[in-house]
Formats: sequence, structure tokens, C-alpha cells
Amino acid sequence: MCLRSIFQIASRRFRTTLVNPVMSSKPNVVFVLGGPGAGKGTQCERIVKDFGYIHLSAGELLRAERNKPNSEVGALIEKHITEGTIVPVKITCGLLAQAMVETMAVDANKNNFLVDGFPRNKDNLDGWNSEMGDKSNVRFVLFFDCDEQVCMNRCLARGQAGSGRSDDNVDSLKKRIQTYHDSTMPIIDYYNQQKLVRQINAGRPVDEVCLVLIIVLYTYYCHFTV
Ligand SMILES: Nc1ncnc2c1ncn2[C@@H]1O[C@H](COP(=O)(O)OP(=O)(O)OP(=O)(O)O)[C@@H](O)[C@H]1O
Ligand SMILES: Nc1ccn([C@@H]2O[C@H](COP(=O)(O)O)[C@@H](O)[C@H]2O)c(=O)n1
Repeated sequence: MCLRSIFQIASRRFRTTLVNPVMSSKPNVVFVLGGPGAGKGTQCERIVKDFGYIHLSAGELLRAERNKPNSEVGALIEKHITEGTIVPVKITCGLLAQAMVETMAVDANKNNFLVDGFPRNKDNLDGWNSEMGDKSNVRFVLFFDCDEQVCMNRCLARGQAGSGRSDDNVDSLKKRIQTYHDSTMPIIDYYNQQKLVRQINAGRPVDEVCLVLIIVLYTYYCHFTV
């Protein structure tokens, strides 16, 4: 059976389990974490397509805010992006919350979110818990585990292919990887202690990572139907 067929069968079944047993007026959130270039965005887009999730990338939301000509926080965001440091949570959580509210205002059934690249440090985690803790259901955390050099090479290739990102260069990447080790790994450890982490070997080719991801998601949601 080809990968596409497995996708289709799993996604049909998955949509049912996702919509019914996890039904809630609050947004259901799956956090997606991993190093820069681990493939979070690539895999989220696939899941969106096949399983009807809404993908919110914290990095993308920050870049969009930075690009607004009149943004009061644009310069601050750009400084953090090039330095590989983390933007204050008030800004990031505000953008995420706004995106969720706007999505659910259009269609209340669109309440399953993949929140990619968040929470990235303790400030992110504390800010989310105080602002969104009661207003959302964090279901679990997808952890894309990928070798540092592989991550670095992927981001450099992305930059060379014309990503236009001001942080797809060696200097920024070294800082981003440092931030990942110092600030994001402790957050993954925190969720791991709560048995909320689903770890995926993200060093494999895109289709293979995707297949493992589907199995992980499917296994999780099957718990709600048995
Ligand atoms: N499994 C894979 N194998 C090879 N290349 C990949 C794989 N997954 C993603 N890529 C490529 O690596 C680059 C980074 O992928 P992607 O943007 O999905 O990573 P990310 O984790 O979202 O990165 P960031 O945190 O920097 O935004 C892209 O050019 C993408 O096409
Ligand atoms: N929670 C976050 C997420 C991202 N940033 C900043 O954006 C940069 C790019 O993020 P990607 O997820 O697209 O790689 C990141 O290096 C941070 O500077 C943030 O501050 N907080």
C-alpha cells in the first residue's frame, strides 16, 4: 500500500476522532518543538493538509508583525530574530491568541491548533500558562529530535535557496542553536516529566518523518475512541 493511501485512510479516521471526543469550545493545542531546521514547519503543513489542523507558527507570526510598516514592536522582534534570542511572551502569546480567536470566529469547529515553535523558554511557558492556561487545552507536545549539524545544514540550504530569512546564516544559527539548548530543551524536559512529549526522529527523509508523525498522532487520538 502506498504512502498516499495510508495517509488517506488514517486521515479519514483521524478527522472523526479529532472532531468528536476532543470536542471543546476551547482551542485544543499541540505544541511543536525542536531545533531550528528540524522540519517542524514542513511536517505541520502536511498535517494541516491531511488532518485538518490549523498551523500557527510563532516565528511566522512574529515575522509578519515585524513586516508591518507601523508595528511598534517590529524593530524589537527583528533584533531578537537576528540574535537568535526569544521575543517577550506578551508579544508572541498575544499574536497566537489573536490568531486563534480570529480562526474560531470564522468557524468554531476550527479549534485544533498546531502551535509551532512555542513555548521556547520559561518566559513563553509562564506567559502562556497565565494568559491561556484556562482558555485552552494543551493536549501534548511533538518533539522533532534532529542532529544539530543536520539542522544547521538544512537552514543554510534554505537560506541559499532564497528563504529571505535574516537568521538563515551561520552567525544567527549558532546563536539559535545555543538558545535551543539553553532555553528550549528545559521546556521539553518539563513537558517530558508530565509525560506529554511525543518524540520523533526528525533526521529521516521528509516522507518517513511524516509517516512516523501520522502513527504518533493516530495512536494518541485512538485513546479517545476506545
Ligand atoms: N526531513 C527532512 N529532510 C530533509 N530536509 C528537510 C526535512 N524536513 C525539512 N527539510 C528542509 O529543511 C529546511 C527547514 O525545514 P523547516 O522550515 O520545516 O524547519 P523548522 O523546524 O520549521 O525550522 P525553523 O525553526 O528554523 O523555522 C527546509 O528547507 C525544508 O525543506
Ligand atoms: N516562541 C518564539 C518563536 C520564535 N521566536 C523568534 O523567531 C525566530 C525564528 O523562529 P522560527 O520558529 O521560525 O525558527 C526565533 O529564532 C526567535 O528569535 C521567538 O522569539 N519566540
